[in-house]
Amino acid sequence: MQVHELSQNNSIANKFISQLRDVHVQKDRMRFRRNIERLGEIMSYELSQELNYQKQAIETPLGTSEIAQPDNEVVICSILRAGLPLHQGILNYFDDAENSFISAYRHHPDNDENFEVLVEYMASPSLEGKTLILADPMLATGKSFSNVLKAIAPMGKPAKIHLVSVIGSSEGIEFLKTEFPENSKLWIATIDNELDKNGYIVPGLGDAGDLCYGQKLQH
Ligand SMILES: O=P(O)(O)OC[C@H]1O[C@H](OP(=O)(O)OP(=O)(O)O)[C@H](O)[C@@H]1O
Ligand SMILES: O=c1cc[nH]c(=O)[nH]1
Ligand SMILES: [Mg+2]
Repeated sequence: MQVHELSQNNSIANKFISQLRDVHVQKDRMRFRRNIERLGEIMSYELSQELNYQKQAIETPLGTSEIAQPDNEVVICSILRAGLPLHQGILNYFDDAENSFISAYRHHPDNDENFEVLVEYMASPSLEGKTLILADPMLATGKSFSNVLKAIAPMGKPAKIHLVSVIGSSEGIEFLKTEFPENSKLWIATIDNELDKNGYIVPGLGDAGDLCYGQKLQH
């Protein structure tokens, strides 16, 4: 799995990332969701450069223009809940893509820091031979992406998987390199080095799902 980290280069994306992290700004839920969506748009532009292109003749009122256009069959699959605004950002650019939704949540069986990631809901078209964009803004331990990969296996084998995320931990990314096919590519806004004992990214941004949609009860 190749990794493309957006923050390696200076761009306006850094402003959106810092607003997501900033404890004084991130409480504005609408801005928080929109910043994730904006990063989904930027990463869609970046990854679009790696799609397959075919020249098409486009008729204008005054003549004909030849322009290369992507011809991949794209499926965007997002991981609920926090994947939703990222999904919308990607769909803003790949506006005719098919869509999958899948749930993954942390279950704490003993009410302590130990958890397993459970996948319980999935709605998906066939993925056979298609370009799959798998979206989740947080990549902490990597268990959510990894369990989702297992859960979607009956939907068919994608030709290529692009993972899109906002903040990842180095540990989680190393784990996913062992789980995903070699030709997969991770597009991520920025990478942090630490995970705390609860599996939260440090400095990270906190709980992305809660910041988007409000607190949920742990179960
Ligand atoms: O890499 P991991 O260790 O699996 O952690 C990342 C996952 O944690 C968050 O979801 P969460 O379980 O909090 O659900 P939510 O989106 O409903 O808040 C996030 O959206 C990822 O799905
Ligand atoms: O840091 C983290 C880890 C998992 N989920 C989040 O929302 N944040
Ligand atoms: Mg959460």
